[in-house]
Amino acid sequence: MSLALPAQHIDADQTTEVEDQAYQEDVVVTREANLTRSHKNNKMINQYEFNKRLGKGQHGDVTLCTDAVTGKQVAIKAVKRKNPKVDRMSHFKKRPIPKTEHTPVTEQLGTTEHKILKEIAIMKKCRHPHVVRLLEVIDDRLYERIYMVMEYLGGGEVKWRTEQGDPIIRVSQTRRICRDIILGLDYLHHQGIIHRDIKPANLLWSKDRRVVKIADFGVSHFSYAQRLAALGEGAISPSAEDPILMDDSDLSKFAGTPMFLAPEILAEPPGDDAATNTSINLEELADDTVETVTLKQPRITKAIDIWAFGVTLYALLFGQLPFHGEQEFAIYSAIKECDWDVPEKMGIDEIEVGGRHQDKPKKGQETEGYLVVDLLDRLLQKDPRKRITLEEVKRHPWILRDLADPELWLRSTHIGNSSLAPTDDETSSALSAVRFRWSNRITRGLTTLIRNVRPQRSFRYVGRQDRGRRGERAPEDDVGTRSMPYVNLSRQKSISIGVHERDRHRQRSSAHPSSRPHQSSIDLNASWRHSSHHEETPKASGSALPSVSGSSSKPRRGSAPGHASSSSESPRLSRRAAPPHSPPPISQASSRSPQATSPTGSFSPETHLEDRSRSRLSMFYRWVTGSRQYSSGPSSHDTSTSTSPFEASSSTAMHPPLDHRASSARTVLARRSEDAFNKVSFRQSQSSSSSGPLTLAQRAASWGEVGNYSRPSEDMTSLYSGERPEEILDDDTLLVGAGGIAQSPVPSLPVSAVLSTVSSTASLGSPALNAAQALLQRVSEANQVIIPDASSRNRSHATSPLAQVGYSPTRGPPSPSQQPQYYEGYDEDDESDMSGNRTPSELDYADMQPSTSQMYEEEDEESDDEEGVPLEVRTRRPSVTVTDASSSPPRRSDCSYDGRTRPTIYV
Ligand SMILES: Nc1ncnc2c1ncn2[C@@H]1O[C@H](COP(=O)(O)OP(=O)(O)OP(=O)(O)O)[C@@H](O)[C@H]1O
Repeated sequence: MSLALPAQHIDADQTTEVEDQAYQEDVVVTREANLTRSHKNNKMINQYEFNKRLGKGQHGDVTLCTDAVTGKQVAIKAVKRKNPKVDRMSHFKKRPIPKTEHTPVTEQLGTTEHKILKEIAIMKKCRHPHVVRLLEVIDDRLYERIYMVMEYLGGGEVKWRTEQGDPIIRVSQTRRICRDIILGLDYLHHQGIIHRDIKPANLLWSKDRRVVKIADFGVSHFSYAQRLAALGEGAISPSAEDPILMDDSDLSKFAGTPMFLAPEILAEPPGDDAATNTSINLEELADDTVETVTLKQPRITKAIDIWAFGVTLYALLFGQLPFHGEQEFAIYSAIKECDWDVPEKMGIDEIEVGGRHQDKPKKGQETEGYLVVDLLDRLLQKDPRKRITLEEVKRHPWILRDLADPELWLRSTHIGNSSLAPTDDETSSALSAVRFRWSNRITRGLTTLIRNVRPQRSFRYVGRQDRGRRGERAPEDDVGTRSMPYVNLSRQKSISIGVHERDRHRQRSSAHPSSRPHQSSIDLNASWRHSSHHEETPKASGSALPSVSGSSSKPRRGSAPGHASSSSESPRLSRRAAPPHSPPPISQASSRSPQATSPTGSFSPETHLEDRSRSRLSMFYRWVTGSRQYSSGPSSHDTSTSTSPFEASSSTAMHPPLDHRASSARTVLARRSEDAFNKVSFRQSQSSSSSGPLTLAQRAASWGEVGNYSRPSEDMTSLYSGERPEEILDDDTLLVGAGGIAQSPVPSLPVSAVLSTVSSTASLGSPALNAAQALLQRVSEANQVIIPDASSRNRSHATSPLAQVGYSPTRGPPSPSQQPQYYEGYDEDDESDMSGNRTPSELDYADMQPSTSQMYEEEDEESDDEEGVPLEVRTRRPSVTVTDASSSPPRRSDCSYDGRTRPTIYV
């Protein structure tokens, strides 16, 4: 059988400037999702037309889409922000049992939302030709969906065996895939990212099958300790008490795919005491840091990716896996205790291996089989401290075997000596969940209040652009990639470290600039550009991907076709207990030499702190005095092409002009998808009038508020946010648990929420209290003019502020421009037909045109199932309203205020 993949061969020259440019671009965060239909009647989100489903992940589908503006294909992963049922179940499950040994398992890695945000945060950090690129994130807050727009890898997953369990690719092709993985992994590790789920199913071919990229960061982990250690000697030397190391506590969680799990993950988790006292050598994290510290974590490091890479290499070469077992337990004990063996032949070209243990040949006479086994031996070292490092893997003779100029390849792909220019990744975050910009004390008070009420909302994210707008670099705000200190995952005690530890650390940082986290990062762009371009011209290049029957219909991603989940041991292998093995060093494996480089950047913690509090206090002052400095709208200066917003903000924090510039940049960036959508809408329908960013009225329409919409107060938003452009409602301003009350016009402002805010901040000092009381006064005045009509009361059950806004419950099919969100079910679970052919029931639904209240009622009923997570019920959208005393009794999560008595929050 002559199966051969097209050779993966790229010339250095083939890396075009366009591609380089693509990797320089920022990930765009778009906060509007306009749902329409294309002229082919396919579903569209903004400018992206959905074509066909590529696959289904744990949290949602991945769909092939076309960018109607550029015509490019992208892959969009649509996920729900929250999945209370899954989250609730995860509390009860000690360890989710996977369906097959290829199904990833996770253990208490946080809520669905946390996992998604973490995946996004990690992907946002990655710009590398061997890592799948995240292009845009569309945050649809109305339906609590997140759309991750990624580059499309048209070649699909790397297949590794036929139905019969034979290898499917040639050895030389395996080597090229390995080189790509090594470079991608090397980059990730230098970024502080441990992938944790390396396996063939997470390696995607480009459409031309020249490049393999690492995908799926669903269980990946970001480690500050690793990142700092990777920066070299000039970087920070983490101390034992440094809270940044707390991040690595997440590593102790059980995550990955069973057959690819490293032995150290499978070791018995230490008890609390043991975990606390576990002493690890940071040499495990980076080779040039040797400080021994005490950490709350088991010995799990980036070495787990190297192990998984070893299993992947084995799979690609032999079409089978090195460790087997009838059951999960047997697999795990094999991984921990058994040695592996090798078949006689490897690759589809059936190259002789020569056995598991071979005599060492003379130098220069090593066979391919000998070198492969030697490399596998080092990769599959059960002791992570003895396991080969990536730098050594890169220099292994089997990896370099067919390169025309190995030294050139090594030099051009070395990332240790890259400059340490700060990147936006250092301080980027995924999406905003809670945004509040009053003084620290008020924020803390509210955070505590909200945390008690709803743990999920305590996840605090501050967008990069917003930070840029404030002119700040806020290291401590980068909680997007942190796992424990700031995120209440499962109501654990450890969350209490969130505020106090952080503040303490901030003070320490001020006192000791050397211990500042987040200051620098590696600009790796230069080093990887030629990463895979120095290969020799391959030998016979295959023509097409072999068609392997059954390979496309596996039950679960990663599952081997035709391979039973509890596969028995291969007849070609014998198994014996693993001998204590300490292989001699390979002569060619040269020393690693990461260059010590000092972090750069002009960020000053003192300035930062001072400016931060000043901005918050001055915000109150501006509001009280009626100053509108922040409302002057974005400047026309276009910084959207800046690769790093901090270029504008790092040097002169909080300088007003830069504030505006950053604000402008954010506006432009955040609206790119909308603008594109509007362009498409214009093209598709000349009647479409939208040609720019959504106005407040348009936004209201998207919420169902059609007609009689007024724009009564921008000041209120200004009060919350401290700044907002003129034209665009800043939807990032205040989402304190109640789902965005600042987005509502004044008449629907939740008085009781404000009152409760006042009462909760009463102890925080007079400026805050005065401002809050002034707000209350203003809101009370505004609400006096509101006379809710009976129909709206009846309709709303007083749960939706939208009920107070006059709108026509139109019957009959609406135009997409009127109410795009109603136009279809908008539920990924229902999106069985991505081409847009709606089922009769969907048509019925669209034709029925439920009112906003009805829609909410339906969703409320849905929410009522979720009693175990009470705060899921109301807080995901504006759910507070003003009712009169005679209206129906308040429901569980309503806020009501009768104008006389004290406000009460029902939760
Ligand atoms: N950028 C992409 N280009 C092409 N196909 C993709 C892309 N990203 C994912 N896919 C495909 O979509 C399918 C689902 O991807 P996803 O990452 O969600 O799967 P998963 O690993 O099972 O997810 P999860 O780990 O969240 O459960 C996979 O089969 C994958 O091959």
